[in-house]
Amino acid sequence: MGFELAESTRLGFIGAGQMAEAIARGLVNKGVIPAHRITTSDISPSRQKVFQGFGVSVQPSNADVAANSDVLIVAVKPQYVPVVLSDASSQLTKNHLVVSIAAGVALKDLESWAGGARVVRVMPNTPCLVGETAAALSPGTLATTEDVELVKGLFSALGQIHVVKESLLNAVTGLSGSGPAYVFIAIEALADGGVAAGLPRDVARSLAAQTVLGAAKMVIETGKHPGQLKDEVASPAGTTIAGIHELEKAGFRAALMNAVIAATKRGDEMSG
Ligand SMILES: NC(=O)C1=CN([C@@H]2O[C@H](COP(=O)(O)OP(=O)(O)OC[C@H]3O[C@@H](n4cnc5c(N)ncnc54)[C@H](O)[C@@H]3O)[C@@H](O)[C@H]2O)C=CC1
Ligand SMILES: O=C(O)[C@@H]1CCC=N1
Repeated sequence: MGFELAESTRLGFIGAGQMAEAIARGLVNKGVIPAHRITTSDISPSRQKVFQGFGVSVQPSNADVAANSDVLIVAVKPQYVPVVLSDASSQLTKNHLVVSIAAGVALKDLESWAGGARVVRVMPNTPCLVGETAAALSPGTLATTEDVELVKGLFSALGQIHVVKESLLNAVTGLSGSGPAYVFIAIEALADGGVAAGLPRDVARSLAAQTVLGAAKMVIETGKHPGQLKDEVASPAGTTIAGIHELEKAGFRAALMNAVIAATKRGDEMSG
């Protein structure tokens, strides 16, 4: 049995969007918490229905979610964080742990809006849904060691989590927070290449996705440098080096580095 929240701990989500769903469904699927101990609020009726559909109770307001939770995950778009915390503030106490997943929203601001609650900032990614997140957290000034352990427990059940200085969280956002989108594009493009070379679409997509999964597992499980693993695929005068040559001509490495740097910079701008 993996990490389980104490039976008395109630989990709330303000905002029932894509990321809240990935986390909530992931935690329920992993047996960390039953759906009936989770509550949420969302202004969108269609999102309310999605959460009701897997047994989560929808509250009439953000304040009600705060009143009915001990750990409150703030999962709205960054610009709405001050508004929803202001809605919830009448119910927030020092007994609450507020976990913000909003990109670029600083701990000092979160603490000033959170009515004395302890705060932890987390940057997860959508693979929470399938138990393969790559996440990082930074604790606020009031957060305790137990709070950090609890948040680590929650996200370790959904993949991996690192503890980093807050000044590095936007870099985490640029790499692993946004990263699934870069990889989805890569999978789509690899599949397009397969189709261009004559493969049926479904076979091409499956080969592309499994290739990315297999390569990632090789890096993690062998501990070898990715450059060495690349060299082991590329035979002299073979097919791979011909493909790699095209990637290098197109600036593939620089494009990926620039994507991470641009997304990090955007996070810095959002943090003000
Ligand atoms: N999508 C991703 O891959 C990741 C997103 N994040 C962060 O997670 C947060 C949520 O992002 P997504 O789930 O992608 O967005 P989303 O748009 O899918 O979800 C946000 C939800 O908040 C609801 N909402 C808006 N105003 C509200 C209010 N006043 N009260 C209650 N609910 C309200 C919306 O109806 C929506 O369902 C963002 O701050 C983002 O920076 C972090 C890591 C990865
Ligand atoms: O695009 C965004 O701003 C959010 C943060 C990380 C992933 N999605």
